[in-house]
Amino acid sequence: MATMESLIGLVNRIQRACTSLGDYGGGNNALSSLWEALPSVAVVGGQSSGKSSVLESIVGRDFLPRGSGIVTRRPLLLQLHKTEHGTEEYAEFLHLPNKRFTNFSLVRKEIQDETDKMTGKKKQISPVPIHLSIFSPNVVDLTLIDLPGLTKVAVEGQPETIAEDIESMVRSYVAKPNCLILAISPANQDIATSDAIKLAKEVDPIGDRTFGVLTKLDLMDNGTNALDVIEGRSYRMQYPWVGIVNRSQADINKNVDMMVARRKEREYFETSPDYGHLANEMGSEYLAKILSKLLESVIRARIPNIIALINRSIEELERELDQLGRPIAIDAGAKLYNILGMCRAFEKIFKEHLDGGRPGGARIYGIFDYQLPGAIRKLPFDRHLSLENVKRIVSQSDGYQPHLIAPEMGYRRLIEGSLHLFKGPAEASVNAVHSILKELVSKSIAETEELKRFPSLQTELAAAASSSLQKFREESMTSVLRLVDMEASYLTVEFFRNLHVMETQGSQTASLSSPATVEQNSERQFRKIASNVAGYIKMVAGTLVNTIPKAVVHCQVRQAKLALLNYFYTQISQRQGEHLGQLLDENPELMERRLQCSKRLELYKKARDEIDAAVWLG
Ligand SMILES: Nc1nc2c(ncn2[C@@H]2O[C@H](COP(=O)(O)OP(=O)(O)OP(=O)(O)O)[C@@H](O)[C@H]2O)c(=O)[nH]1
Repeated sequence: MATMESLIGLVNRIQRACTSLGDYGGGNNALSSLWEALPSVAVVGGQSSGKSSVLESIVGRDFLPRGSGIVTRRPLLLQLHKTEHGTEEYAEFLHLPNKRFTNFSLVRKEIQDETDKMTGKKKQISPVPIHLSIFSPNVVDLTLIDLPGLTKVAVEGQPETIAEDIESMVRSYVAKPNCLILAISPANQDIATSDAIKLAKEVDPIGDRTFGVLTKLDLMDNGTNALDVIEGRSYRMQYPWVGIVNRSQADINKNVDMMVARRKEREYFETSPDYGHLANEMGSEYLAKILSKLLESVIRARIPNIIALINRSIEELERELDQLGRPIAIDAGAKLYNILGMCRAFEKIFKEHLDGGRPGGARIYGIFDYQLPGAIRKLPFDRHLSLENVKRIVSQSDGYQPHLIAPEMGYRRLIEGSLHLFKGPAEASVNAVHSILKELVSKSIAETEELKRFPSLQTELAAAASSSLQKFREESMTSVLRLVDMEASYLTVEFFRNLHVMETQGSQTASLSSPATVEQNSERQFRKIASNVAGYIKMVAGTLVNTIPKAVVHCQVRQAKLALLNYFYTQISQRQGEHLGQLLDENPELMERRLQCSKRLELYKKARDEIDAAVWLG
């Protein structure tokens, strides 16, 4: 397994990757958080408890902002890297890659500026951490998270809720089981009032990840000391307490060098009548070493869980990305290719409906097998060919007494009037097929998986198909009405020839009859006309019940299969990149989700590679 440096260094690298890819814990977008699985040390303390001083003592450098009210307003993720003795110390920020800071007062200023950038000058707080790496021969490999001091009172410009806001941010860090709590309490205040210990007791009641630090031992009242706590007689925790003596405000004002301050601290404990016997287990250097060892053992213990989480998350994210679909290519050609591919997928499904592969097309043939013949059967030919109607029309057309030969005009008008009735069922068939085709278009769009991500393309596709169907319907309507008109415009010669023969025979017998029968004859004549017309109409009905479906299938169904999107294809092939892009604009939440998943997947894969490399090096 990897050595201590590479393990803590490994976690440092993964933490940097997490923050740069938007994962700093909290799981705000319901994506699993790798950050939360990484062991870290959170520095917690009340205002002016000495947090910043402890950190600067551990680093051995003056680099943290100071001031009144709340100074730390964003978590500072401090990654310490031990370098070779004699090498120059420098610092780097994650948000300023490749920029090395050797002047640590500029580090302090960058922390202030970067804090203000995210929180605004109004002393707000932000959960987004600042990543600061310090490379120095005077540090141990260790990662600490400096959090805002647990404050009680909002100062001017801060929201009233600042105390709760800070506590919930601090809690979001220390509540994680992988987080070690460095609880800073000033020895010159009653430890029972320590904000850090109170919070630590809540989130870590058995104290197996809380590390107690007592600052300001030098400020305790004369004659008192903190041995009860430090020697574990009160507030006992799994790890021994460590006493610290940082620079006083006067030292800070005099810019006492940190190395000098460390030496003074060592001398304080070595010469202290109270703490002399504990001198080797006191002070900021000892604290840094023991924290590093502790962090390394926690990381070592957690590596298997981290690897399991990473592998599980990679599988989940890849599965989700497959469902979300991969991002569409950038250039216009690729966009057009994708659009055409999705249109073809839609057309395939639509044709399957029409050809019987999917339910839907059969309903069209149901119109021809039942609706059309049924409608024709119901047409009111009897009323149209009633005796008085025939008499009226024939008399109007050919005078009262029907000629010896067929009253041709009368026949024409009776037939035309009957044929006109066919237009209703013909139009109804066209409209019924049209609405089924429209329904099948919407159904097919909904069934085309690839289209689900692109609402705009769905809308344009539906509109294009609908206007094509409308055009086909108009052509079909014209055709079927022409079929009906054709039956009127050229009454079959054969019909009239047969009619003439029948009429002639009929008139010979009629001329021999008596005047009394003339009346009957004409009545019989009219009935005969009605039945001849009815016979013709029946013949026409038998024709139309077959030719109307042919026209409808040819103009509407066949066209829908062959040319539904032709116009649409012509249109989009002339569109430019950004116009095509509009067709591919996905709903924003889905795009954002895919982006988040992709970034998180990149993070986990990077972490997996880092761990593989570290284990291999180890
Ligand atoms: N004498 C003495 N003074 C200390 C010690 N630790 C901190 N101080 C002083 O206490 C004051 C607060 O110290 P900081 O390190 O700023 O405390 P903090 O918790 O970081 O404060 P905020 O983050 O601003 O809330 C400063 O004036 C320090 O000089 C110590 O061990 N001994």
